[in-house]
Amino acid sequence: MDKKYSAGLVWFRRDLRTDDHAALHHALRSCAKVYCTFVFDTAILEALPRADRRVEFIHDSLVEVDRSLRELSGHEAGGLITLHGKAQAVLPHLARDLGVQAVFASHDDEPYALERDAQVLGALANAGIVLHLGKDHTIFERDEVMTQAGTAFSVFTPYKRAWLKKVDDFYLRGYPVEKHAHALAARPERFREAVPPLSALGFEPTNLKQLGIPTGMSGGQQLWEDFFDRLDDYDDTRNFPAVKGPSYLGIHLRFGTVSVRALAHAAYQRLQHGGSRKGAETWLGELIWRDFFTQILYHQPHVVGHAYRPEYDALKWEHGKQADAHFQAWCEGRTGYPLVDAAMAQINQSGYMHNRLRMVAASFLVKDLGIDWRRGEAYFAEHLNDFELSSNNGNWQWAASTGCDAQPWFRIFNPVTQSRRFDPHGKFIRRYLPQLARLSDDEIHAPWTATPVELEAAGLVLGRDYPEPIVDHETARQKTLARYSAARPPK
Ligand SMILES: Cc1cc2nc3c(=O)[nH]c(=O)nc-3n(C[C@H](O)[C@H](O)[C@H](O)COP(=O)(O)OP(=O)(O)OC[C@H]3O[C@@H](n4cnc5c(N)ncnc54)[C@H](O)[C@@H]3O)c2cc1C
Repeated sequence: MDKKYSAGLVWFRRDLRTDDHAALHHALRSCAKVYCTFVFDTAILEALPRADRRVEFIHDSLVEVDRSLRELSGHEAGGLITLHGKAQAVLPHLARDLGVQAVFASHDDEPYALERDAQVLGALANAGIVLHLGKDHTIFERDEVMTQAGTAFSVFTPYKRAWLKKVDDFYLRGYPVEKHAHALAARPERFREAVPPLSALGFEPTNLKQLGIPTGMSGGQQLWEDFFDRLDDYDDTRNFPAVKGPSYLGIHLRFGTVSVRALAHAAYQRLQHGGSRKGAETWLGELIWRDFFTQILYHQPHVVGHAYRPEYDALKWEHGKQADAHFQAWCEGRTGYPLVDAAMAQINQSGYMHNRLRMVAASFLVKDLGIDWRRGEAYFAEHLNDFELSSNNGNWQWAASTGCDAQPWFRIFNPVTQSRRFDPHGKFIRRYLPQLARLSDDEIHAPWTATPVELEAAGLVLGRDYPEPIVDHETARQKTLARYSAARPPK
């Protein structure tokens, strides 16, 4: 069969796998020879701390992609060309150097990526090379699920309904690679170097391996198989941080070491034909939330740095020394509210935070401490292994009641009630705050309510071993209600 191009280049970005890969599939089908590359983009890397689990995760996942490409191509010279530099400069240079006519990559709708891709497209066009970009990261994106009036959805439930109405095997089917892999080309001699070690990129190893976070396609597969057995229970278990309820696939979805189509397909099948449907239904709903926030970011890019609902940009947040001290206490897990502090210990130690705790911690920062949601959003962006701009922003704005379809502003989580409800025996708290371990299941949620005798029996001195609460919840609640009332536009 005659192919459209004699040579093409696949640019891997957030799709670090070699199966069910839309860009790779299309390139292999339309090019006689296909090269593959990944750019360690200095514009992104320079802003990161020198020990960053995400960089190590990407690095280790690329080693697997490289090995897999060599196996698929059937020769050692097949494999990944790894570049280190500014993508706008090094990618077009490589494409020219290899003499390809087309570059293939997956959509990335984050503002930096859109700008970068526009520049790359221009540089490639100057050299007569085509850039093909397509969907891979979500089931639906951009304008694929719209209201009947042709506008973007801003409320989740009707979006979900429309999503479920539209989805079918066509949207969930995979993009096979293996059967077209003979088109994978040998890298020219000068590009046959292995994926460089982390140190060559200016990074240090992290505790990723000690944490047991499995990387790459094999790691994604391992977590998925483990979770699939628990899928039916997801709806019952997902809210309890001490229970192994969720999938822990966030980082794999973020970097595309799993195919979201394959996961959604399996959950959808289970939903239609499986035993207990509720688990699959709820979990598929989470993947729909992910699509929802992705299309919000695409249609409403002002959400980066601004409230989705502009009237809430008028909220008067706490500033000054005390607010800074409160923010620091939140970051370091020293608020005196055990569930919040245990949650912050979890993110600080592992880069993961359970979804229920993300909601509690975010609500506490915004509605108990009166601190601008953007400060919390930035902290999560730096620390979450699965940080995704669209989901992080969407969920922070949900918690802050500034977003689309957000938690109503007058609904304010009580951190103690949340603790009693979702960590009833204090199991999660004890894991991260061992100094509270000897408090009873009742006192552990609010140590300041324990009597002196109870505190002594638990070997605990408040203010020495564990802080007193930095704010009183009820007082903070009243202040928050006033803050939001003042920012609301007059009726
Ligand atoms: C304040 C706050 C910040 C958040 N920041 C992020 C973020 O940066 N990146 C991120 O992927 N998720 C974020 N979430 C959503 C959610 O907490 C995580 O996706 C989830 O905890 C990841 O764990 P898991 O993979 O075990 O999830 P599971 O419960 O197994 O869910 C499966 C997948 O569905 C998606 N998902 C689940 N819940 C949501 C949600 N509410 N919104 C969007 N997608 C969802 C994720 O891709 C997740 O991996 C945030 C939530 C809150 C409240």
